[in-house]
Amino acid sequence: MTDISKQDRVLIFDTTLRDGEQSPGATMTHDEKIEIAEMLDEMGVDIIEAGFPIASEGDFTAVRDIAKNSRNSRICGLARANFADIDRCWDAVKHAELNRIHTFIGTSELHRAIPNLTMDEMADKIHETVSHARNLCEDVQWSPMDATRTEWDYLCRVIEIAIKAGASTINIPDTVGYTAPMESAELIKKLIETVPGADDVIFATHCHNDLGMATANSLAAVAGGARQIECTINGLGERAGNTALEEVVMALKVRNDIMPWDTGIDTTKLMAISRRVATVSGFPVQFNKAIVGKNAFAHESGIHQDGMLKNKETFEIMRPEDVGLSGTSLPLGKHSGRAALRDKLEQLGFEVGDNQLKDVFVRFKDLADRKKEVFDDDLIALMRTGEDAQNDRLQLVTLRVSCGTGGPAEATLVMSIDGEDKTAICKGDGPVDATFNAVRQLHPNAAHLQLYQVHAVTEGTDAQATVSVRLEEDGVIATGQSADTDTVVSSAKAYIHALNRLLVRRAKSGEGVDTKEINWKDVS
Ligand SMILES: CC(=O)SCCNC(=O)CCNC(=O)[C@H](O)C(C)(C)COP(=O)(O)OP(=O)(O)OC[C@H]1O[C@@H](n2cnc3c(N)ncnc32)[C@H](O)[C@@H]1OP(=O)(O)O
Ligand SMILES: CC(C)C(=O)C(=O)O
Ligand SMILES: [Mg+2]
Repeated sequence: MTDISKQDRVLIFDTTLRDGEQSPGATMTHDEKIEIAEMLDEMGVDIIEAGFPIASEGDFTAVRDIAKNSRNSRICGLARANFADIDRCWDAVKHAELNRIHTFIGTSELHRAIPNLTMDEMADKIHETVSHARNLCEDVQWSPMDATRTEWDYLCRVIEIAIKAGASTINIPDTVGYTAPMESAELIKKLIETVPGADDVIFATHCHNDLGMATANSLAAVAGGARQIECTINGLGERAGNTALEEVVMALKVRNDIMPWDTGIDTTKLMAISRRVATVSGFPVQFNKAIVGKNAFAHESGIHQDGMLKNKETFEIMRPEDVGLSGTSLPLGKHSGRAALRDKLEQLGFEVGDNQLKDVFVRFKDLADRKKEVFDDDLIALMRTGEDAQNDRLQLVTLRVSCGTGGPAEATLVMSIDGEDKTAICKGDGPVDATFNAVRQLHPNAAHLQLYQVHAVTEGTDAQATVSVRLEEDGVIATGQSADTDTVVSSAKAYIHALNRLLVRRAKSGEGVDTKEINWKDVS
């Protein structure tokens, strides 16, 4: 006899469409299920548990259509331990070239009490239902639900009965996520050693994540001799979910040195299917989720970014390309350093020398302190607005604005004019109007405002607002731009920027207005 537990291939049994869909609120439509099944098939999943055909007409139709549509994967349906469920399941899965009936019953004392069956009565039921399934389908999987809380002797007894009745896969569910890795490995190992006929069947592991140990328990079960892992995309499933497919598959790939078992999964498809399942189920993936989380291959802190730029292996144990990402991401934020900032600026086409980098870095940190993440567009705006600000004659020093209901807006502006700080307090019709009035009071001018435009550079309420201001004075036109998380500050800077440009242009044409000539006594 071949001892299957000695083989190095582990079958991947995906139950996203059955156990995954049992998550409250995760219901998927017929077409979505067909699409996910196609993706699972293409990715190399060995067995797809497509649904529970007796559950509803919709479930039946979905399993049947997935079976009709299947190419490489075996299509399986779930059935309780009764003929009606098994017949209905067969009617759905029989359309697939490779099919399977998965029938189960709760064998622990707690679960035996539900249908009120004695141990002997349940044993008889298992024999007759597995035999019935086997008469219909040549591939039958049987599960003693709540196996990890079932008495050892009884568990061995019912497994032997199921094998004798024709089950070729014996699944050991940890239905309530109760086991732990050492116990999980030991349980499978002892079952294979003890149950007559165990060498001829495949033992499967089906773990739930109630204590956060589903992945560890599944891998331990494989070490104990299981050769099928039951899992779901993103770990979707009842309560805290099932074992996450992407986690066990990547763990076996990355640590093949100590877990020398292979799966047939094309791991480069993991990210795409994870995102699709998240969308159709309405269950977003947590940012720090292993393998497929938004941050799984992202490094924000300066020391990590510097390490990654020098050698990717410093902070990554797998290549992002292996899970279907185009590469590592080094998002910029308040924890980032100069190395990553320079790298990003170069990617965006800005060549920065050491001195310029120093200056940009200060402004970048200032922005990062106010914003969760600094995006590419934020940096572009930062570079553009910083281009010649140091040499400007007019510079914003501070601005406070009070606005809202119950009165006109009031701006208190401190502006440096040729190196001297001046203050103005002005009212206006809204915060921007009050601010522009204050600028005009400190720097009287006849420039006509031709354009005032605001748009958000990136998403979110902390997005930078880019403001463009176009001024015209005696036929001379100047445009100013600025970006800031505060729209009014950005508006003030853009206006001042435009005025500086007007000053430069007029000075070049010999008609410069010398701000030093302004009588500051009149200015409050
Ligand atoms: C651990 C798991 O994931 S098990 C799978 C859980 N998934 C689901 O339950 C999703 C689909 N379920 C359903 O749509 C419905 O529960 C149905 C259609 C299957 C059954 O609906 P109903 O007939 O109204 O029964 P209801 O759901 O109220 O109760 C379950 C019945 O199944 C029985 N039952 C539960 N498990 C099994 C089993 N493995 N074998 C035989 N009978 C079982 C219960 O004893 C109960 O029987 P009763 O109605 O005679 O008291
Ligand atoms: C139906 C069985 C296999 C199940 O999902 C469980 O016990 O968790
Ligand atoms: Mg389950």
